[in-house]
Amino acid sequence: MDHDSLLEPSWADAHAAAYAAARPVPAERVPLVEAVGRVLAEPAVSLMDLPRSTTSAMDGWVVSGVTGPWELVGSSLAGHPMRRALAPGTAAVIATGGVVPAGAFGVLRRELGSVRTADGGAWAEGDGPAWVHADPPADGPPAEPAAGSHVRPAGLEAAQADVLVAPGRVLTPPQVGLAAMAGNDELTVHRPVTAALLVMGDEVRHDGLPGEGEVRDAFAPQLPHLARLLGLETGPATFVADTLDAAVEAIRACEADVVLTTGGTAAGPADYLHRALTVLGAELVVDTVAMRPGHPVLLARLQDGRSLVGLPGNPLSAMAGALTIVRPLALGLLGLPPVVLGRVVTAEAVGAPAHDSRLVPYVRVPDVDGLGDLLERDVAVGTTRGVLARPTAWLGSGMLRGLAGADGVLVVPPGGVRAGAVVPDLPLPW
Ligand SMILES: Nc1nc2c(c(=O)[nH]1)N[C@H]1C(S)=C(S)[C@@H](COP(=O)(O)OP(=O)(O)OC[C@H]3O[C@@H](n4cnc5c(N)ncnc54)[C@H](O)[C@@H]3O)O[C@H]1N2
Ligand code: MOO
Repeated sequence: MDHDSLLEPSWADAHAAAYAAARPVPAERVPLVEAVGRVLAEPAVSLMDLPRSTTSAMDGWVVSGVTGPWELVGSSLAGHPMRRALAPGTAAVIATGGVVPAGAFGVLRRELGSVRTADGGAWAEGDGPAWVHADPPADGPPAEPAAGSHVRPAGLEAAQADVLVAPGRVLTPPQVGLAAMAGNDELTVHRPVTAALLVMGDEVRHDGLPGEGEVRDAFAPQLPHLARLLGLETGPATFVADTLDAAVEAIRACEADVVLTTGGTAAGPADYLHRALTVLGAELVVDTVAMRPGHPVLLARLQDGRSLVGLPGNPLSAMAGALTIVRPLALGLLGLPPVVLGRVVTAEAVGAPAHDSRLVPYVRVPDVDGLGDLLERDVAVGTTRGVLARPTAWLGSGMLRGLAGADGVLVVPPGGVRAGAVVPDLPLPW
């Protein structure tokens, strides 16, 4: 074992070490349509003033001068801008998105004006000079045009070189749309992070009812999806026989950035993971964590620098290990910020070993007795008023029923907590 490895660190130290162990994967330029859902690696900047030109927000007439009528002298339509300045006392037909010419005072919406002769008579095509009149409402002076009415100045949304999206976040559809509006064709994103899944154990059955001494495999149907929820690209799990050679060969054959194994983490007669890692010359970064369940989880660095997480075989222990180690590792590799723990008020006392944290799935229940109100400034400490966390039943490390119905997971500190305590809340990734 390398002298830098953490042997049985606290839950918080293990969680932080897994994030710190990860260097973001390299970046690549991708077309915008492929950038949604990827992690931005370099700022998305505006390549121009946005909008590029001063444009109209409405259909109507752009006028020069405060009061009309204005002589109609041309038009400025989308794709056919009016290039000359508008002289005082004149107007041009303008469409939404049309360029507002120099000299403009404001835009008069078409429903608030009309085209007539200079003295207000009816005007038809071919009648000679046309004039735009503002039509005042029955009870007062014209509300439009006003200075700059319905005019979107160039650069209103962004100036050239403005940072539109900061790196280190998963790009959303509107962020990519914004990058397009600002003239970008590509963005720089981290390349995808891949994971391989190896399910170890001779006693696991893949379908049907298990026989005596067998269990149904809890991992192959869910781990690929959990990995994807954590941002990792992965295919189906591979089953590996309980022998040292099989474990070594299976790990060696993986090309993914992260290898996730299940089972074989303890020191039992059929537990080969540690020995396989020694054969492979891997370095342990975290070797067991002071938590229950999930105690034997490990994080190793393979010789070529890729990561391996050994999840315990017990189903709830494996999930505790995934939330504690795989999630922060994935966030670090993806170039994303670390997990922020929430805070909840526990409805009941929860025990924990003297030296181990306990990960306890909970359900949200209404705080009918006002237990949370007994706390000073419960809102200020980040809890949700009126909501308590009640530990689920089925907390055994070999069970999944509690987690399956849970709203979150309490990270109960060593020694446990009393009812009404504020406890860190590990949000679920699904
Ligand atoms: N003497 C000790 N024994 C154990 C210790 C210990 O400290 N000293 N730690 C216990 C803890 S805590 C855990 S957690 C488990 C970890 O076991 P392994 O990772 O070595 O896993 P296995 O021994 O292979 O299996 C444990 C358990 O999980 C079931 N299992 C395995 N794979 C699957 C699967 N794909 N689907 C469903 N269930 C699975 C397996 O049948 C066992 O019941 O070690 C304790 N022992
Ligand atoms: O720590 Mo083990 O994961 O309790 O069962």
